[in-house]
Amino acid sequence: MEKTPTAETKSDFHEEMLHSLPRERGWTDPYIYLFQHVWFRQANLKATISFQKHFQAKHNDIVIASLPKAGTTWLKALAFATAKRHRFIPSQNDHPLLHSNSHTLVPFFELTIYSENNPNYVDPSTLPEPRMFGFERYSEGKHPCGPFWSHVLGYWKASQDKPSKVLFLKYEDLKADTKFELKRMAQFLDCPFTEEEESGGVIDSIIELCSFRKMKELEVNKSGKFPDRPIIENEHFFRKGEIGDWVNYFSPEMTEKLSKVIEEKFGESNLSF
Ligand SMILES: Nc1ncnc2c1ncn2[C@@H]1O[C@H](COP(=O)(O)OS(=O)(=O)O)[C@@H](OP(=O)(O)O)[C@H]1O
Repeated sequence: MEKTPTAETKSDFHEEMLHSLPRERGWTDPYIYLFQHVWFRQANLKATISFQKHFQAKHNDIVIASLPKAGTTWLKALAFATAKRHRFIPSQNDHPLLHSNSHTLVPFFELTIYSENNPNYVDPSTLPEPRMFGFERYSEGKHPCGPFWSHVLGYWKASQDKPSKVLFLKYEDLKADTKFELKRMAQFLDCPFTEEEESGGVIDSIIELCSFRKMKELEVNKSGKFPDRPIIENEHFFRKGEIGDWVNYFSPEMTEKLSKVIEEKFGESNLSF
């Protein structure tokens, strides 16, 4: 008898596929899976397979590809404010970024949520000590979207091979000279700032609108949650917003271990950070 197709069988992803993939214990998820040399949470894997199969890029599509916790929230805000500045004046009192988190305006294509209603839920208290477990996994490259060196070096190389298609930005550079990097971004997005805009304070308005200080204090980011994913609180996207705070969390052993990994993986590239 023919099986009635369910949402699962109709989708591009099949549960059985998971069994054929190498897997590792996750930190917030029971497992992460290795697919095409990248570690995925299950939900991200589904979205990626669908994206690979169906996404047709249009000439003016912008894809923001960043590792988690690398400054995505800020980058989305800057990109949105810059690309849409003729529709939404950056200095206007009702600019969308004043009422909506940038992840709402520029959505993730998928996020993995773990909750007690999820059949894959694992009680976090049964997992190894999060900080060390997370660090160990991270330094081995076994983390969602990892290994981080493949992600970074892949885009770094692509940005050198195809500079008109891939713009490589570092959080540290954006912090150090936001105006310079924003102008570079606008140029890349094919909407460079004019001299009149620059002298008229448009760039400064965008920088101010998207600043950590301003965004963190907005009501939507103090008490707001994702519209359809209330488990995610917007305040968690804003912690300190400073370069180098990791030194306050790493033991000397952790620093030594990660430095070795970085030297080994990035040593031959001319990428420094
Ligand atoms: N507007 C603005 N300006 C500067 N820095 C900012 C801004 N918004 C968020 N942040 C800092 O970015 C870090 C979070 O990274 P992500 O946004 O990639 O996190 S997430 O993956 O989307 O959850 C996290 O860095 P840390 O403070 O070092 O943890 C945030 O504080």
